[in-house]
Amino acid sequence: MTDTVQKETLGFQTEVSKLLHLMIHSLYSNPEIFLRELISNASDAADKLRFEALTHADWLSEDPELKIWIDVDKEAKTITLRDNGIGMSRQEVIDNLGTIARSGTSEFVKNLTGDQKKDAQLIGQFGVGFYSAFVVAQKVEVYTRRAGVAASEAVKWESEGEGAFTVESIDKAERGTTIVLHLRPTQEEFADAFRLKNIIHKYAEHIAIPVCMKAQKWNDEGKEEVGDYEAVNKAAALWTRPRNEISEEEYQGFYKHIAHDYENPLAWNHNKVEGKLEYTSLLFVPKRAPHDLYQRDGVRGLKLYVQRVFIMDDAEQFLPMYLRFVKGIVDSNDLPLNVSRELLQSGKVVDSMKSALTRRVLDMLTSMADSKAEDYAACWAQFGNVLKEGVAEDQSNQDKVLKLLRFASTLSGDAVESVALADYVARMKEGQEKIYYLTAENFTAASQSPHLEVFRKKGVEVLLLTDRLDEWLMTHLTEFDGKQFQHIAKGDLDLGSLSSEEDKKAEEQLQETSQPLVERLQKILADKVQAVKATQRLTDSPACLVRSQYDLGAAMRQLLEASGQKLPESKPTLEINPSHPLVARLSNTNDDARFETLALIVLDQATLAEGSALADPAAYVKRLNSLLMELV
Ligand SMILES: Nc1ncnc2c1ncn2[C@@H]1O[C@H](COP(=O)(O)OP(=O)(O)OP(=O)(O)O)[C@@H](O)[C@H]1O
Repeated sequence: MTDTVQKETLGFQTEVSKLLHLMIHSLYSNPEIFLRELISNASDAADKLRFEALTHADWLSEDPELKIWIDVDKEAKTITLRDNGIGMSRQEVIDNLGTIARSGTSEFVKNLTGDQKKDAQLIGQFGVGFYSAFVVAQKVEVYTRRAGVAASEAVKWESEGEGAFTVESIDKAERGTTIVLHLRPTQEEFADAFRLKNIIHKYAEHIAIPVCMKAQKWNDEGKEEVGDYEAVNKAAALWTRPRNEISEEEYQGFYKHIAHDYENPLAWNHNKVEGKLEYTSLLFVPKRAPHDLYQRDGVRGLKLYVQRVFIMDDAEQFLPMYLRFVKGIVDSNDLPLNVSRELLQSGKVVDSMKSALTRRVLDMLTSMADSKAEDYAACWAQFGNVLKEGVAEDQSNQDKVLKLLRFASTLSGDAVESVALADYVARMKEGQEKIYYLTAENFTAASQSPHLEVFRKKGVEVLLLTDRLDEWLMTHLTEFDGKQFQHIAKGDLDLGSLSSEEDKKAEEQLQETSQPLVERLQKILADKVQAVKATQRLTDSPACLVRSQYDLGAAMRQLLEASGQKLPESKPTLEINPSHPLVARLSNTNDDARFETLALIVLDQATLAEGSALADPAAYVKRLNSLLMELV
C-alpha cells in the first residue's frame, strides 16, 4: 500500500457529523457493538461479491474462500478487520463513508431534537452502521479495492471523525476491505483477542462466512503464543442449520444483522420446505414499526437467496402488502440464479411461495396471539392497522386475518384494542344474534355515545371502533363465525331475540303515544332530518341521530371528499326519547316559537353527541343562552 496519489480532503455531509457526535455520546454504554456492525458489513460485502460473481466468475475464482480476519495489536492499540468481499471504488468510498445513503436515516438525523437523551433512544432504530467505529476509535483507516478494479486503483480513506476525511489512491494487492481502528485511550480494553472472541460469539455466531482470529495458546512458562487463524464462529448460513441446533441468541443476532434493528424480534419462524418446491424461510416479526411503514416507497420485503447465494434485498414479491412489516430471508432452490425483480413479478414458483409464506406468517401471529398475549398486544399496537388492510387485500385468508383483529369495547372499558372477535362471540348474550359495533372520531366520543344506552341496559357488549381506517375496514366485513356485524348508530334498532315480548309491546305503545310529538317535530325539522322517530334506544339522553344502514361514516366521507368526490347529502333520522324530561317538556309546550327553539336545541345536541360539528354553532349558542337567561 504505497504510492500516494490524488489525496483529497472532503467534508462529511452535515448529517454524518451530527450522527457521529450523537453516536459517540449515546453508545458509550455499549461500545462493543462496533464489532457487530463492522462484521455485518464485511459479511454483506461477501454476499455482494458472490452475487456479482454470477456474471464475473473470475472475481471470485482468484480468491474463492470468503472470510473475515481480525487482528489485534496490543502495543499499537489497534484492531484490524480484513475481508475479501466486494470492496469499494473511490466513488463508493466517498458516497458510503462520507454521507448517509439511506434516506430514512438521513431524515431522522435532520429531525434530531437536540435532546441528547431522546435522540439517543432513537438512534438504535436506524442501524448504527460503519460510523459506530468511532465509538471506540479516535482514528479509522479504510483500505479497499473493489473486485474487478486494478490493484493501483485501490483507495485509502482516513478520518478522525471530526468533520472531515481524506481519500487517496493506493496500491492494494488483494480485493476487499481492511479497516484499522486506532483505539481511543478510554477504549483500549478492546485490544484484547480474548475479549473480541467473546464479542464475536455474542453477536456474530450466525454470520455465514468464517470470522477468523489467530489461535491463542499458552506455553509451559505461561506465556501467550499465537497460532494460525481459525474460525471463531460456526460459519454456516444460519438458516441452513437444523433448528434444534440454533440458540435463541443466534436467531436474535441474525435478525439484528438482516433487519438493522437493535431490538430483539417478537417472534420468528424457521422452516424448510421439501418436495415439489424446495426452499427455506426464516421470518421475523419485529418489535417496533419502522418509520417508513406507511410510506409508499418504504423498505419492505425479504432478503432473497438462491441456493445460498445472496440475490437481493427487499424482495417484495414473497409477501402481501399487509405483511410488509415482516423481515427475514427466503432461500430458494427452484429460482434461477439470474432471477431479476422483473422475473419475480410473475411466475408459478413465486406465487406458490408467496401463498405458503403468507399462511406461515399468519400462523405465526395466531400462535403468538394464542400463547403469548402480551407479545401479541405489542405486535397489534405496532402493526394492527397494517394487518387490517389484509381483510380487504387477502380474501383467501380473510378468516385467519379476522381472528387476528383486536378492538376496544364497552367491556374492556379503555381505548386499548384488546378484544378478539372470537372472545366477543363467546361472551354474546343469550338471544344475541349480531356483533354490535360503533364507529366514532375517538374513544371518548364512542364510549359516551347515547347509542350505547340500551346496550348498557341489556348488558350487551359493543365494539368501539375509533381508528380512521375502521369505517373502511367495516365496509369489507360482513360476518364473523356466522354472526353479522351491526353498526348501532345505523338503521333501525334491531336487538333480535334480545327484545322481550314486553319490549315489543312497549315499542308499539311508544310509537302510538308519541305520534303527535313526532309529527310536530317532523314539520319543524323537515329540511334537516330524514325523519323523526320515538325510540327505546335511549335511557339517559333526550335524543340521538341514526344514519341509514348504508350511509358512509364521517371518516369515510372526509376521505372520499378529500379525494375530490362529490357525495350526495345524507340526512340522519332524529330519534327521541319520550321518557326524558326535556322531551316530555317539549311535548307539553304549546308556544310554537318556544317549541321550535327547544326542537332545534335537541337536534343540535344529538349532532354534538355524535361527535359531528354543527352547521351553525352560533345559532345554537344563541338559542341555549336565551333559555339560560330565562332560568336566571
Ligand atoms: N467491509 C465493507 N466492504 C464493502 N463495502 C462496505 C464495507 N463496509 C461498509 N461498506 C459500504 O458502506 C455502506 C455504509 O455502511 P453502513 O454500515 O454505514 O450502512 P449499511 O450497512 O448500509 O446499513 P447499517 O447502517 O444498518 O449498517 C454499506 O452499505 C456498504 O456499501
